[in-house]
Amino acid sequence: MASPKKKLQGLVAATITPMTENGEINFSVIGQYVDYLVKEQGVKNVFVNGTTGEGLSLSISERRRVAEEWVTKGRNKLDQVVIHVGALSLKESQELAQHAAEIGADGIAVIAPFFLKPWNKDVLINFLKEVAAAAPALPFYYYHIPALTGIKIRAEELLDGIQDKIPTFQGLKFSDTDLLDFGQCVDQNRQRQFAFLFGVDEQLLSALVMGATGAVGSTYNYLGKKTNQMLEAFEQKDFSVALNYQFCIQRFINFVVKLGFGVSQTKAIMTLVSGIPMGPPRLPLQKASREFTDNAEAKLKSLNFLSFTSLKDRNLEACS
Ligand SMILES: CC(=O)N[C@H](C=O)[C@@H](O)[C@H](O)[C@H](O)CO
Ligand SMILES: CC(=O)C(=O)O
Repeated sequence: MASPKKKLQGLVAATITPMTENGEINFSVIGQYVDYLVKEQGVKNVFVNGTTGEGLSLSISERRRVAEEWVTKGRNKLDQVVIHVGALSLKESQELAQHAAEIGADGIAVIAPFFLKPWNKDVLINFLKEVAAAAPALPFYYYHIPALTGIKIRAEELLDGIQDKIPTFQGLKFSDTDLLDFGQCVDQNRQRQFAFLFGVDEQLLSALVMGATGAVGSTYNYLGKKTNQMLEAFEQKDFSVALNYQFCIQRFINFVVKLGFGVSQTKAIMTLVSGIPMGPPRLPLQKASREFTDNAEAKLKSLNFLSFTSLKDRNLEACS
């Protein structure tokens, strides 16, 4: 049974893996990155080696070293460090799960294997169970991201009876726009203390209404502070204020989505906003274009999302 840890809640930044111009991992900036998240964004939980972290594009030894660096640098600063240990090979996934336990991570998460695929719920549960069993003391989260894995098994169906199979199951990271599925995950598991973490940042407010207990996402790296303001307004039942924050965040995401938005672009935006060099992504991703970066910078300024934007640069679009 997982130790009765503090529940994972609030914002969780899906970490970027910083790289040097020649494609190696830039471990040297992770300490600074931790401080930036905590001090500038008010974000105290991280999700390492996931989609944003290009986890599936790293070697196993790189994944181990990245996990170690976040756990070490996050000690006494971060509340929780969750490591994504999903892989196509069960053995690799188990190795990473065991490693996460050894280094003192706070939880592990796993996506569905997406090349040779589990075709039904029971097979997927069996795979997840074998991974979870390699770290029997760590909270286990299922990472549902059907658009990227191609595994369309509904989360609601997967959660039905999951604790009988996976005693360490502690929650779900739900990266999909199907709020029927998400709402039913919450509704059918009200008696259990699961974490329901939403993963579509531009729609978080709707998920909060459905009972999300937290959120994992790429934009909390640089819009954490804004999103925390939205969470506070929601807690205070100040819904129109919360909606204003969500719209404000949407204006930015909508703008970049139209330019083509993915992990490469997240790296470029984070470099701009934090000043910490995140570097290029690794193939098969390609570096964001100069044009993207310039446009994103102008938008960040006009929305007043860059902390060093001077008052005279502010315009009507800016969010308070
Ligand atoms: C596909 C993907 O990377 N989703 C991220 C997390 O799950 C989100 O944080 C998005 O990046 C974000 O919602 C912007 O679309
Ligand atoms: C967004 C997210 O959770 C990930 O990058 O894995």
